[in-house]
Amino acid sequence: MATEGKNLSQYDKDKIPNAKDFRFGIVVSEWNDEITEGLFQGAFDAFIENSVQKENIVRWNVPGSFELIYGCKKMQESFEMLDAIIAVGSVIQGETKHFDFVCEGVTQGIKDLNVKHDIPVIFCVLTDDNIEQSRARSGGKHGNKGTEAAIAAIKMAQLRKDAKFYKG
Ligand SMILES: Nc1c(NC[C@H](O)[C@H](O)[C@H](O)CO)[nH]c(=O)[nH]c1=O
Ligand SMILES: CC(=O)[C@@H](O)COP(=O)(O)O
Repeated sequence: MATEGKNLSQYDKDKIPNAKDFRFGIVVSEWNDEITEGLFQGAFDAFIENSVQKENIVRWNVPGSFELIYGCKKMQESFEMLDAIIAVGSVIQGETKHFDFVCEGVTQGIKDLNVKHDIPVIFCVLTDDNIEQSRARSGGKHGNKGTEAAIAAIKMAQLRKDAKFYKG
């Protein structure tokens, strides 16, 4: 289902695992900070709404979305007690093909982090044609992809916890 006609901020609290003991990292790109700050706030607020303790949320900033790869990798290495990490970015098409390479690079890089490390990294990177699309998805008419990412982070943290239980 495309985002059009869907509100990214709507979720059924009864279907969200109890997150009060989980610890999360959020790595935020400074490019298009009007958008990334909105995404961060959506994620942060969703964590608090689901009983995550403020002191259990750590935030790092990186210059741009491409640096989310290294920033998330170092967070995985530095904070082994984290249950999940969210990568927050906003990439907006410009005049050149740079958009394509940044989007592909950060997508593949974050995929690689999920394969190579045990702490899940949630992809909260908007890849939009224009800023209007970005505004609509970071607290606008389509809700907030940051909220969606926080819910995904909680669910993946629970899956990781369950997997460890079954592994023994
Ligand atoms: N144009 C956007 C960028 N470009 C910068 C890159 O992400 C990177 O920081 C640079 O190539 C140096 O390595 N980044 C975004 O996050 N959003 C954009 O729209
Ligand atoms: C995604 C980008 O790097 C892009 O916004 C940069 O703009 P331009 O392609 O006009 O240099």
